Amino acid sequence: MKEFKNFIQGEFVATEKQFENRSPVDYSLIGMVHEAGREQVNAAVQAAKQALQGPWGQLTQAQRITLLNKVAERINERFEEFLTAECLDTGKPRHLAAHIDIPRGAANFKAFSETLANHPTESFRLDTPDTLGALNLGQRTPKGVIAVIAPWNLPLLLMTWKVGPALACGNTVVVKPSEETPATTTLLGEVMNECGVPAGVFNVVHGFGPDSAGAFLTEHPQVDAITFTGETRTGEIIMKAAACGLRNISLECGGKNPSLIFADADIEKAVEGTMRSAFVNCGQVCLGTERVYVQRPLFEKFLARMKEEVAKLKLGRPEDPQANFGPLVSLEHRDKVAHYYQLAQKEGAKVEIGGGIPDMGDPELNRGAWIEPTIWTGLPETARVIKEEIFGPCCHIAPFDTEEEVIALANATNYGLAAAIWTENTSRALRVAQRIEAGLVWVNSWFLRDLRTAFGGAKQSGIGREGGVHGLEFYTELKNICIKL
Ligand SMILES: NC(=O)c1ccc[n+]([C@@H]2O[C@H](COP(=O)([O-])OP(=O)(O)OC[C@H]3O[C@@H](n4cnc5c(N)ncnc54)[C@H](O)[C@@H]3O)[C@@H](O)[C@H]2O)c1
Ligand SMILES: O=C/C=C/C=C(\O)C(=O)O
Repeated sequence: MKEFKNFIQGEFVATEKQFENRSPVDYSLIGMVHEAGREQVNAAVQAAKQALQGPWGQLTQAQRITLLNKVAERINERFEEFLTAECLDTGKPRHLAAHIDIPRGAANFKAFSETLANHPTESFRLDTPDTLGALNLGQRTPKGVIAVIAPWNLPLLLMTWKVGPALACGNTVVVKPSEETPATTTLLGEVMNECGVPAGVFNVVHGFGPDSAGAFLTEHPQVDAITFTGETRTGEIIMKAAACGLRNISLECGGKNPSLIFADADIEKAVEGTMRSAFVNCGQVCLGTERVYVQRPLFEKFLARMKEEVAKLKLGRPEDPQANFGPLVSLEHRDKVAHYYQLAQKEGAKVEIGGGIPDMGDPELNRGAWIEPTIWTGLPETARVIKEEIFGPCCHIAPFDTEEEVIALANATNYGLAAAIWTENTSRALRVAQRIEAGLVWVNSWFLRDLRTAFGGAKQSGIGREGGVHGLEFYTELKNICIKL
């Protein structure tokens, strides 16, 4: 049986208190996770604080970048182990994790190093009455100890998306992975040691949120800033914790993302993109589409094509090469999603396909967190299923008539993470994109990522932007040095 220990000051640390890590595929026991208490969280923060003053703080930027590139290479060398660990924890298809999660886990250590190394700081010359003037020089310094709180849906990808730029900027980190997915973050501890990243630079504490490692870490007064990905309600709690001591936060939270499909869209491209945005990773992607609006002339045809494609999805174990659809992350999350499936029917939805818990035809698999991919129609816009983030493999498809109408529908949400627009008319695409209240808008694509671009949400989907040079605002302190000449 596997054991997932905390990683503090370069060493794996066991604790008395442990919890089970179970597979969402068949509920089998994967291993035991050592839960960090206040003592271990404190030790991890102290280790991170000391490392700032120690060898890590003494390295040149070029030396740090060399080390981070080594980390990326080592993830690729141990690709199979990362892949197996990620699929055991999440149940996602191996080919999906091999295509997205693990390569991005490595890329996140490379992309930011290069961007940050090549980014200039500002300089202004100021006129003074004596005419000699003054020079202002911007200078960036690391912020200090960064707490990284990560979710379970893309565990390695979303954790390294924070750790990569944090370390590239010279900070040290304490990571709290989701209690559901401890494996790849723990494995990264081994990689850090193998690559010679100094002890204390990367630390991992395991546990839950309230009254556990998550709260102990975010409330710790010596944490200088907190970067969080997860639910909006958790983001609110973390924001309150950060208020004490006026610590900076970066929040990437939930979404209820719309897809806007115009009658002039290339229907096959729109179907392919919407299938991915609604159902990939069993619908557990923050950028995923749960509200689909289709212009009336295309509505019936689009719905019929989507149903055909959903019927072809094949549920199965991660290692089944035919399967392209895994379980939800846990039985607890399955209960939440199944509750929304029941609510949809109570609220008057027509279930076009799916709508329940499947019989997997195998007693072992039937113990797992399986759910059917589902399409609804016919709900009023006021329905909770239309308003609340479900985070499952489901979407509601509704017709619309005019551009004005669909913009209003798309924006009628408290969230503002992402949207997808499908049309062959570029000026319409640009016109609509500008009026969508979201941090990210894709046109004729979805989740097409360029790591140099700003990433983040509007409204209740988050605070701040990360990615490319935008991460600098959060991961560094910008100091102005004014020199009188
Ligand atoms: N905007 C984005 O980029 C993005 C990306 C991925 C996921 N998400 C969102 O994440 C959610 C799914 O992930 P989840 O269920 O793991 O989210 P979650 O908020 O339940 O948990 C996220 C992390 O926060 C920790 N946590 C929970 N309560 C805490 C507390 N009181 N103090 C400190 N830490 C605490 C958890 O243990 C976990 O590590 C969805 O809402 C999804 O939209 C957003
Ligand atoms: O589930 C949410 C996906 C987020 C993706 C990223 O943060 C990224 O691609 O960098």
